[in-house]
Amino acid sequence: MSTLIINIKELLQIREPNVIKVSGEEMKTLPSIKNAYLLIQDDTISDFGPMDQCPSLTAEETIDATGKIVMPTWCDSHTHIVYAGNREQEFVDRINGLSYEDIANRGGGIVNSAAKLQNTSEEELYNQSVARVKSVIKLGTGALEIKSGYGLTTEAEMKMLRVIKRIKQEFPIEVKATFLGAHALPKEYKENKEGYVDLIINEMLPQIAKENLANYIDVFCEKGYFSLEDTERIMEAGKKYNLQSKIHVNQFNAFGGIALSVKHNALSVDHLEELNDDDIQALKGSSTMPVALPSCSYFLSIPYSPGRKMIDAGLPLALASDYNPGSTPSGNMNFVVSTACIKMRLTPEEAINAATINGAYAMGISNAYGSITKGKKANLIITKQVPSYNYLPYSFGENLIEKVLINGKAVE
Ligand SMILES: N=CN[C@@H](CCC(=O)O)C(=O)O
Ligand SMILES: [Zn+2]
Repeated sequence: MSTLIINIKELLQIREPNVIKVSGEEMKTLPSIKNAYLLIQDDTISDFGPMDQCPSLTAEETIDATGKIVMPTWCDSHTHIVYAGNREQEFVDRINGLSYEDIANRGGGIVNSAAKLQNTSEEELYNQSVARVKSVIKLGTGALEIKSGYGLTTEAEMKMLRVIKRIKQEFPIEVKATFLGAHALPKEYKENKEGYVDLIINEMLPQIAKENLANYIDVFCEKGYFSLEDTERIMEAGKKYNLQSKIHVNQFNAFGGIALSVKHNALSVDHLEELNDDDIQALKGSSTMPVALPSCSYFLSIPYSPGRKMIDAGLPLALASDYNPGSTPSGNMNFVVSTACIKMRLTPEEAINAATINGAYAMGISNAYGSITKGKKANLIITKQVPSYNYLPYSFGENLIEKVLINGKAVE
């Protein structure tokens, strides 16, 4: 099957195959071709260039993209999209004055979602999650990392990871699974955190590894959740099963989790709403991708990650949605990109780089996703007619996506 897209107003994010992430100054540039064509063979980008060099071939399908932007789909490297029910009551409680921390201390928060998930069948959990996955694909997401962490028992964590596996098998988008057993302390372990970390290491991890249910391992490294020592134990245990880490860190407090994650060669450190100069120093020259989650800051009214400062310090930055029922009940990456521009002062070029090639890096897939490169997967967004790509983050809240192609095929 071949598809030829012609008269593209601007083809965005064209990269050589060796570019797997962009950092600092490089993020200011979004290489593009104006008035372009792009050819897809089966599921792969096979050729592209300026219209005046468009080969005279007859493709099985031709799409006229006059006035429209074509770009890679979003790579959302941090989600908790598999969950049961919702936490709309906590949303109202926060409006009425309770903080995220108050709610967690009252037995709400993550353990509230865990109770719901434990009482939901695997089939029902799959059905609820699939509805969200379908909706984010329509919003332009073509690669998705999904975490466990609302199970908090061996059985329920396995249930979540099996649902993620099924999504991986049944959807054409790229899916990576992350084991986040250390998301919160279950009530039964309230006075025995070490016992729960032992359970994660000695029971959950071996079973998950045996069934090959996870690609990465994560810990919520935060005061009141898991300490540096807990995080280090879990990262080291993950390494024994070849699970590289992606760590929730610096959401509410900065206390050395970033340096620890870098020391253990984490693929990414995520959240970073509270970031100090030592954290920035620790990230410099490392292979660990910092990931900001601006929709979470928006929804919880907490500080935005200092993305401007990180990029100005020469660091790379990725943007992800954090789609979850408690802190971010939205997986809309278009909103994430707009919010990063509006609230974190990223330029549109920086924000688009952060949500495509750098997002792909933060989930270990930038060899095949995240840019317009010959041989990469034909996962593409075709926008509606727009004045320029700046208009995409500018016109926040408006759906400017006309068509999404995944593996070369239009999403219905
Ligand atoms: N901070 C930790 N985990 C999720 C929120 C979990 C929840 O509130 O359910 C996050 O990334 O924001
Ligand atoms: Zn998260």
